[in-house]
Amino acid sequence: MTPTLYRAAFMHTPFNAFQNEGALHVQQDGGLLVNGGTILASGEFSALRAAHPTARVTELRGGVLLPGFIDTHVHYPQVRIIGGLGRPLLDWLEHVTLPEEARLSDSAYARAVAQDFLHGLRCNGTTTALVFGSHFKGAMDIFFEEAAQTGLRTVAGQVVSDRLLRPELHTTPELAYAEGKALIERWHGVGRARYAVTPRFSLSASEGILEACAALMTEFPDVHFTSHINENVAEVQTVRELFPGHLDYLDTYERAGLLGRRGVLAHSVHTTDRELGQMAAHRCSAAHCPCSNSALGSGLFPLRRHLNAGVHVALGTDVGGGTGFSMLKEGLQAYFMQQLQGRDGLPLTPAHLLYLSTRAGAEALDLHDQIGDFSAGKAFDAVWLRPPAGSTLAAILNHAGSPSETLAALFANGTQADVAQVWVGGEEVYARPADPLRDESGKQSPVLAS
Ligand SMILES: O=c1[nH]c(=O)c2nc[nH]c2[nH]1
Ligand SMILES: [Zn+2]
Repeated sequence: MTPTLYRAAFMHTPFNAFQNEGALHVQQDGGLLVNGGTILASGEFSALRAAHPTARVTELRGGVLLPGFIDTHVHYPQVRIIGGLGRPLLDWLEHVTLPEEARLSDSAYARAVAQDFLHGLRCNGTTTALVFGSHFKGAMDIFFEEAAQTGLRTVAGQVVSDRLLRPELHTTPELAYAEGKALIERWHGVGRARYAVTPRFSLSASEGILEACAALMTEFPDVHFTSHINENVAEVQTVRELFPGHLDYLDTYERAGLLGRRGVLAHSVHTTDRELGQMAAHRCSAAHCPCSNSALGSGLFPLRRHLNAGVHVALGTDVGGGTGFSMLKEGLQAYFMQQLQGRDGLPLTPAHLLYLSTRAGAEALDLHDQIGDFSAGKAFDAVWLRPPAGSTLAAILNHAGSPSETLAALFANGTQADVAQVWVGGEEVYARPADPLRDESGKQSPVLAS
């Protein structure tokens, strides 16, 4: 197969930006030589062109190419309820979220929601996501089928709970184990899909259901684990009352044997020092979801405390508690929330924001040998940001004085409208329609059609 040489201004963070000042790598006139979906060489365009004169050149100048975004916490059944503002977590779950999640028992509804959800990811440049699934096994089979159609990388699992939600969302430890096993055997490692064992949160889980989750992880040791932790003070207090013999929230997962290198705990806002020490000891990650934490009024994420304790942190949009799929917006909100914490906050640079929204996610998912940056040997998962002519972002980028300024401007101003093209494993998974009032299939915007 003839390799393709992508010519672009590109930036990536092949190292941890919190540990390495030189983590941001920039090529103003860069080249990425790709064959069979894998990056063979990464560097200056002219040098790569000279070394590979027969490669087919794809011109991507006039924008910025970044590694595909990696969202480490996003809920598939919640795409249609984004924007339910004005309620704290438990109230929002009861009145906004759970009624919608119950609708996914209907297969046709679940398929339409899966399509909306996956479209939201890819048109925002997200190429890999750790997806909180549905409570219904049928809706998960549908999700994995639809994800395979789009070509996105997904790590996803059926959500399990057996108390305090609503009866139609409850399962039993036996059924949770049986359905989880069937889903893992059917989907884990098939194409670009992976499985994550997913108890919703300890508030809605008996010890029995956490044990069923642990049994799956013992039987299938390379699957992932994800759940929520320490998001909201009322939630934390309820978990304390429900598990009186446990040390704290983390202990409910820890004693069940659920924590490990492939564990991702969402939120972690009200986490104690003991919990941070144990999260680091188990090498699990925190998914920081700043838009959700702001929208639900959950609190200010203590980033500095996590990093000082040695806990790895990545970013999640937490759709639909969060406000959309854009990892650019999520990075900006993460920056804002550190700014608001004064001396306790950690001032985030553009390199930090790029790292958090790409490579840090790959590390959280233990996939950093395959994705997360543009080093040779990685998959060509990429997002080409090219603001429309006449947009404010185009004006800013035309006058940016340095790559770091360019990156800051992308996080501060970039939106879905700036995403021109997206690839996963060298395959195009999204191209911006020429007419912004029509989607990729030519269908007109429903606001105008009605
Ligand atoms: O932000 C959140 N979204 C949810 O859907 C959820 N469920 C439990 N805890 C949660 N937190
Ligand atoms: Zn969540």
